[in-house]
Amino acid sequence: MLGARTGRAFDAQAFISVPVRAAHSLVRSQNAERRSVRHLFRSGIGGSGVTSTGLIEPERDLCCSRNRASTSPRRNSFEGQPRRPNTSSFAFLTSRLGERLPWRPKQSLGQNFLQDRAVADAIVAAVRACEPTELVEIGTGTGVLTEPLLEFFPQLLSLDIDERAVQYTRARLAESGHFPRKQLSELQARIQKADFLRLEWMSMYGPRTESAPQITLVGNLPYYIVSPILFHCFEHVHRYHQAVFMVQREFAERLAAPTRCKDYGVLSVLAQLHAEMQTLFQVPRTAFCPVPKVDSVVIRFDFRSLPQADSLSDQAYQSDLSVALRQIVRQAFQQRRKTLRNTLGDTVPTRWRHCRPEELQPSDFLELTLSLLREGAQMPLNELRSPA
Ligand SMILES: C[S@@+](CC[C@H](N)C(=O)[O-])C[C@H]1O[C@@H](n2cnc3c(N)ncnc32)[C@H](O)[C@@H]1O
Repeated sequence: MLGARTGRAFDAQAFISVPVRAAHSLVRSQNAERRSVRHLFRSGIGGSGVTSTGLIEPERDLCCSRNRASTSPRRNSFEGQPRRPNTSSFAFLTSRLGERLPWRPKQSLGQNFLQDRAVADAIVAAVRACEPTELVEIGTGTGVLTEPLLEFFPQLLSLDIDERAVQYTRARLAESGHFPRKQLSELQARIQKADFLRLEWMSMYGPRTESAPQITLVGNLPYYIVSPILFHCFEHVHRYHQAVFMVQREFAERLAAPTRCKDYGVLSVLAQLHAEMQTLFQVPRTAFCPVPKVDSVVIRFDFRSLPQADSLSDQAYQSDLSVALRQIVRQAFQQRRKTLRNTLGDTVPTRWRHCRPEELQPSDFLELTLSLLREGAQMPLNELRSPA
């Protein structure tokens, strides 16, 4: 039954034992690809007809050589040979860590996979506390979060830029036995190949209205795009309700940094203005494979509109204001030792002219932005705007 957790222990061996080829035939036979994004959003998120969303269609040739290379026979044959370990090899990496991964992780995609089921369960509990109506996971990976999330939230949409993650996790759902057969293909189709930052959110969620669905985001974020993901959320707070994100500890410290501290910068100002943040728990680096260089932290974000723009119902204005704010804060911090008059010009109100950016509270930056906008400061807003 959906929603019922089995409570069984996390079995890393079983976890990787789903043959990639089985995954391919399973997904093919269920024609998951044919369940187009249009269908997905009609039945779940958005509800509006969709033609193009930015979701990437699964590759037709699922048995490509790249995927075949990651199947278990190759790994087993390596393990069976007493040869000198090649420290750059995937098999060496995984055996050294006492863990196994279904494919060679791509560092360029931030693929440090969570291996600790207890941490995954804690993240799922944090998402449940948000009581999401619409839920999007950024970065399916090996499905360690996707599977338990789908048990509670069959409306979940899980996205990964890597086709291998999509195919593997779809297969994992079938193997788990946690999901009723007749719902399986529908749930598998909710795992999609997509670049989160290139999604056409506007066509997915329809026009910005009061009744537009509020989305909760969840993810063990790929570290290389944490800032763009957060900037996207801040710019579209009217779409996003909450988020439960795992980020690197240093990054979390920058988000929460107070004024006059060396970590205080663009991210701190924008995050503190656009969200209520709560650090839920820390996760040691050893909970991941491959092991990253730093520990992580799980943070809950409750997004909010910019405080002084509350009375402005025009969400496009909110978004413009958010973009302008980002540009001004960025410009101010580009030369953090200089005064604001030097970096932003003579239109800076007198009380802040001789201040350095690190001396201004986030709310001061908002006031400064509104003041500069009133003065008619020219800013190339469109250059900065991330996709709607
Ligand atoms: C840190 S891993 C987390 C995977 C899994 N959720 C876990 O906890 O083990 C980040 C995942 O994000 C995916 N990813 C990287 N860039 C992405 C993007 N632009 N859009 C969607 N997913 C992306 C990677 O392929 C990777 O699977």
